[in-house]
Formats: sequence, structure tokens, C-alpha cells
Amino acid sequence: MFPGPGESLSVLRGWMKGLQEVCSVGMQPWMAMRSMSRDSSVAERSLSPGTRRRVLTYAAPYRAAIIAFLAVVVLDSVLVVTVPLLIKSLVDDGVIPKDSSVVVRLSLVVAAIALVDAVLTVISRWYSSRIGEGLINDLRTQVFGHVLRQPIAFFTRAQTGSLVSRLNNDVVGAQQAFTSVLSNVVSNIVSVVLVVGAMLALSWQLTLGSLLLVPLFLVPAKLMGRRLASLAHRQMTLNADMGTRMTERFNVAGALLVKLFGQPAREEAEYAERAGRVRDIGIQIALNRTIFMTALTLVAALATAMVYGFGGVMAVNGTLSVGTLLALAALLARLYGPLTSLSNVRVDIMTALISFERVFEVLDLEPLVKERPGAVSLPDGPLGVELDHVSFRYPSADEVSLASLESVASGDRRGSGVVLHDVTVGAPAGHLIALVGPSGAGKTTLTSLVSRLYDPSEGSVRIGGLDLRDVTMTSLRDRVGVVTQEAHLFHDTIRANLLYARPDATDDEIHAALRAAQISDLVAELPEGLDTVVGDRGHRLSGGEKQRLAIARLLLKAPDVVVLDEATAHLDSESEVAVQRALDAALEGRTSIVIAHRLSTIRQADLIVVLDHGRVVQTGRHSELLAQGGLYADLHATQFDDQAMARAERAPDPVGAQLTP
Ligand SMILES: Nc1ncnc2c1ncn2[C@@H]1O[C@H](COP(=O)(O)OP(=O)(O)OP(=O)(O)O)[C@@H](O)[C@H]1O
Repeated sequence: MFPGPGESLSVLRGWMKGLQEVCSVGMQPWMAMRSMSRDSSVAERSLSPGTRRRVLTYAAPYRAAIIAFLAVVVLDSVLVVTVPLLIKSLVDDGVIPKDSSVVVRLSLVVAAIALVDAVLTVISRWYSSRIGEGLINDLRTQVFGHVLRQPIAFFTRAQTGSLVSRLNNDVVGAQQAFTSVLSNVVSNIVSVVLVVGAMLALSWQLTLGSLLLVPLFLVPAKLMGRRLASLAHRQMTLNADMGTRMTERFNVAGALLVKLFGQPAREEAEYAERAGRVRDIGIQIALNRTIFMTALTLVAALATAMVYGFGGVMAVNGTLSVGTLLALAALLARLYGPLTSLSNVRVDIMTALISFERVFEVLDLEPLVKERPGAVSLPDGPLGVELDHVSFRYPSADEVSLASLESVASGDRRGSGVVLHDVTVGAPAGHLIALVGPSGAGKTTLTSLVSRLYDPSEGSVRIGGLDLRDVTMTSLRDRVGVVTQEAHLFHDTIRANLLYARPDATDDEIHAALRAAQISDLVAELPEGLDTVVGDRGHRLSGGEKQRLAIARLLLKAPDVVVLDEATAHLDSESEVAVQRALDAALEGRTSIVIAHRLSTIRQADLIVVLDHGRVVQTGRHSELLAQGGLYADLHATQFDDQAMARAERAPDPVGAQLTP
């Protein structure tokens, strides 16, 4: 019934091999290896309840795209299986009976399928990227907004670098659930079912025979996968270790330390040792990967050889057609990759779900400081500030940070002790309150309560008679301006930095603010004026210049309440005069709370509040407090008098002269 194979078989074999390679999905061994080398311990982890349902809510907007995507993937898998069957007919009904019209017709069908397959691949990639990237986009924007809304304590606790990289990894991991896992699981299941079904229909004996080799492959593959996962994990740690060392040594402060104290040769040797470990593990990983891939190809090749061997004999004996033999071999090539991936499907899905869970954990973090529903705006007109029996302790890491960041968060997880004890201070509208006290007394802490970076643990902070917890964040940010000691500027133009305070300010208003802050001459001299880029990687400004720009930013906002931390750094007399004038402009007519380091500010103050160990120990005006003696008089003698003397020794300056007793 079947003509002897003869030389037509050998010709066809070469042709088929090429065809097999084209038709089989070239990525499969790689995908299988990636899947096998995932950390399999995740499969045993339990997810928090509702995670799966919540993931589906993110998929909901893409429902139509997902259905279309899956339909394309299934169709593609079906097409891939039809090709070997067509080859069977082509050989059995065309080549062997020497009917060239059948050969031509079926070749054209195979070509058409290849064309459709190519189109489907592009369409499925288009869908999967739309779904995946869309999902990443949704999650990213949501997480960014949510993290920004966290209190400042969150940022002081969480290591920003690890938070950012973790979030990036997790968001990308979560995306993979929808693209690679979803498509791989569906297409692999369809492929395996169709391929095994077709093979069984062609020859159940040969199919069962070739499937016997599967467990022989899967067990070592699983072990090898586990080894690869642990190697990859070690590689990541070693790389991070090397990276940290590099960043630490290459930033200005670190480089300076190396220059002054370090021994470059020792540094180099240490670095070489770390880099060496990275190299060794890289070689191991490459070797293990190759062994894995080669083993996969080898088992598939052995199975194919077996099919050719037994099937060939059957063909010689006339119990199997040549076409069936070729089709079986081609089908077999499509079996091992999907089977391997499916054996690890639970680990794949759990890895993706755990990424989602971690992102949800961030999204579920309740900000400690937040606007309550029904919050109101601060009343119009001048505003007074009152602290009413305020006590405060800094929150612990557990209150503000993430459980899953625990492993990377450093240091102390406890909160602080009580930092402010029963503080009652009042600043009527338009008054200037100067805070003084030794280092660590709680001055900065007190000012951060006024700008509501934290809420007090007990008592209340009121502005314009309203408890800050009842006030909208927008109105608070609009009406309360803060200048910190270390004025921070974004890496952006001067104009953009200033507009950050009030995006609708006109150029005229900007120039007026710069003039009042005594910085307009400097800005005018810069080559690009307002469009000069400043900040970390831009034009370098001196401490005094930065502070004056920060004051200009504040003036532009024109808040009713000003919270100011005066710079302690000694500026040269010219800068000092300029900063002082800028400050006078900033404080003029506003309710101000100033951590005072300058005698001039202290003299101007309507009330001086002396803090020590978180308690108010003295209040009054300069002369009263001096007369009283005690801590203020001591501070005056040690801190402020130095400044007064220093100023008196400097070249005459109008502001200083005016304020010197
Ligand atoms: N984020 C924080 N978490 C925990 N404790 C903190 C935090 N910030 C400050 N503290 C503690 O609170 C206390 C008061 O600090 P604060 O910065 O308010 O003092 P200060 O009077 O402004 O000091 P200085 O004049 O040196 O700036 C200190 O004991 C400090 O260790």
C-alpha cells in the first residue's frame, strides 16, 4: 500500500528539518527555561484574601482586548498544529503518488498559513502590549500619586532607592501576569492538547513511546531550574553589592573621604574581589543555562530520533506512511517546550500574583496625615497660629512604612520618645515668633506641626482658629509658606522652580519676587536668565543664593503664615545682608514662626519661645528674657553674642549696623 521510502525520504528529511525549525516556535526553549528557573517556593505562599479578585478589577477595562487576544492566541496555536498534518497529506497524497498538482496546492496552503500565522503573531503582540503597557500605566500612576500622598515620615523611613526599584520590579512583574503568563498558559494548553491529540490520531504507539521521555526530562529540568533560580538570586545580591560600593565611592562626599583617608590600592583590590565574584557567578549561570537548553534540545532530538527509528521501520514494513512519520516528527518538536512551561505554571502565576500583592500593599497604606472628608478652607484675611497643649512623638516605622520593605529598610524600627511635651504657643496674626533652644530641643519638630507634615499626638495646632485636621490640604499649602535651611531646588530652570509655588505667576510677578529677595541681579547676569537650569546637575548656586531663590519662591506664593528655618551657615557679609533684606521682605506683615539663629531676628520678634528638651522653658521679649537670666541668657552669651561680635568686626553693612545694639 505504501511505496518504499527510498531516496525520496532522505531528500524530504532535509527539507522537513528546515520547515520544522521555521514552524516550531523558536522562543519556546527560552520561555520554558525562564519559567523553570523561577523561585518555586512562591507556589507555597498564601495570598491575602481578595488578591485574585482585585487583580481582575484591573483587568476589567481591558476585557474586550483580552478576549480578542486569547482568541488570536488560540487560533495561532491551532494553525501551528495544522501544518504538520498538511505536510502528511502533501507527502502521502502528492509526493509519493507523484501528483504535483496536490503538492503545489498544499504548498500554497502551507504558505498561506505561514502568512496568516505571521499576521496573527503581530496582532497578538499588539494586543498583549496594549494590555500589558496599559496595565503598567494604570498601576504606575496610581502608585506614584499614592506614595506622594504619604506623610514625610514615610520618606524618612523608607529607603527611597529600594522603594523605587521594588515598585518598578513589582509593577513590571504584575504586568507579566497579563501578557506572558496569560498567553503562555492558554497557548501552551491548547498546543499540548492539539499536538498530543493529533499525534495519537496518527500513531498512538509512537506517541506513547515518545511521551515516555517526558518525565525523564522534566525531573532534572525542575532541579536545574531551582539551581538557576538560586544562582540568579545570588547574582542579583552581588550586583547590588557592587553597585552600592560604586555609588558610595563615586558621590562627592564618598570620593572626598577616599581621597583624604582611603588607600586607592586597597579600594581597588576590594572592588576587584567583588567584581570577580560577579564574574564567577555569571560564568556559572551561562554554563547552567546552556546545559538546560542543550538538555531540552537533546531530549527533543532523542525523541525525534526514536520516532524516525521506530516509525522508519514501520514505514519500511508498510504499517506507517512516510507522511505520517514526518508529521509525527514535526509535531513532536512542538510538544516539549509547552509541556515544560505547563509543568511550572503554578509558579508562574503565583510569581505574578505576588507582584500584584506587593503593589496592592503600597496602595493600601493609609497616609497618617490626610484630609478628612468635609475639610474646609482657611478663612480669608490675616491668620494667627496657636499650638494648644501639643505633645508629639515621631511615628514608628511600622506606622508609616511597608511590611514588605522591612527586609530592606534599615535601622531602628521604633518611634521616637516624646519630642514635644505640652507645648502651648500663640502667634496672633502679623506677629513674629522666634524659636530658640539648644540642638535637639524640638524647634524643627514644632515647625513641621505648623505646616502639617505631622499631626500632633495630643493637643491641637490651629491656624485662623481652625484645627489643621479640619482644613483642606490645598488651602493649607496656599496660605502657609515654608523656607527650610537647606533650600532645595529641582533640577529645572529657575523659572520652573519659582512657578512650582504658583504656576500662574506672570514674568512681572517673578521679577518683583526676585527683586524683593535680592537675587534679581544675579539672575540677570546668568547667561540664560530665568531659563538657566539649576539644581543637582545644573548651575551651582551658593548656599546664600539658593536661600534667596527659595525666599523668592515663597514671596511669589505670598502666604499669610511663614515658617522659616534661618540658615546657620555663616555667609559672607554681602550675602548675609542680602539674605537679611530678603527675609525682611518675606516676613513683612505676615504671621511668622522662625527658628532664629540671628540676633537681628530675635530682636525683631514679638515673642521669643525658648525650648529645651521639648518643653517651653521661657517666653518673652529679648530684653525681658535677658533680664530673667536662665537658658536664654546662656544661649545669648554663647551663640548669639558670637554672631554679634563677628558682625561688628566685619566691614560696615547697613542692615547689620542698624540692628547692632
Ligand atoms: N524623623 C524623626 N524621627 C524620630 N525622631 C526624630 C526625627 N526628627 C527628629 N527627631 C528627634 O526629635 C528631637 C527634636 O529634634 P528637632 O530636629 O526638632 O530639634 P531642633 O531643636 O530643631 O534641633 P537643631 O537645632 O539641631 O536642628 C531630637 O531628639 C531628634 O533626635
